[in-house]
Amino acid sequence: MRNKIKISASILAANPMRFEEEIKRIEAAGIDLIHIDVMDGHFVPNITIGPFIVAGIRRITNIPLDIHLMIEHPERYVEAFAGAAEGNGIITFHIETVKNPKEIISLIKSTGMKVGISLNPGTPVEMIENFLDQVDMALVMSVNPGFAGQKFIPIALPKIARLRDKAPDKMDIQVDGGITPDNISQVVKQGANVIVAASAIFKTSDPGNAIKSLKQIAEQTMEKDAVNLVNR
Ligand SMILES: O=C(CO)[C@@H](O)[C@H](O)COP(=O)(O)O
Repeated sequence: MRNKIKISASILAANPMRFEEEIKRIEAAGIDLIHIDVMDGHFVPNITIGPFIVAGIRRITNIPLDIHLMIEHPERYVEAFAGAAEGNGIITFHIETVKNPKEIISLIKSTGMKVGISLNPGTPVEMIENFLDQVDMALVMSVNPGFAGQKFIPIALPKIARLRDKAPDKMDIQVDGGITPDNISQVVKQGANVIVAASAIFKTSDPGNAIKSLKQIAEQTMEKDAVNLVNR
């Protein structure tokens, strides 16, 4: 039995002057997670959100925060982000940014947050395989991180499939970058169950409806897959 589908709305494509309104709107639509892209201008060519804004977001919602650290030296900021999220959510670090993954995994766990491990499109899955039994989620990037609105890179598909094969059943597999109603079925078929979307939610005229239809397509795909497996 696979983990259920969760949609994680990336506020990178939301209107930053209206975070409260945007967040209330996706909350009303039943969003599962709020994805927060933290970028430092070093690991990725963009600078975004720090703990101060995350604390502000936490004041307006109780939805779990899905904090994606695209920063060098992520261990230096774990406690600040966990505190800002009030321990409710998950912190994901990039394997490319740490020398000792076990250390940061324990550090994140000690804050009460769940732990995610991520890899860029150019990084092989083998780099994270030894840590899968220690984390709650693996995040496969399907764009080179830095910006919303990029095109999905299909190299993510075999990586998701390999992770689904190697990972413990209860581990979530997240995919992030270029997800649309047209390709969400492909990533779910390969084994992803936590789907990040920014443009496909916030760049539409009705973000609430966009969330519901992404979730519906993903859930129907997962159900069909389960039926196919039984009938095989
Ligand atoms: O981490 C990132 C980009 O680096 C993502 O979370 C983007 O925010 C996804 O944006 P879309 O591709 O869905 O527009």
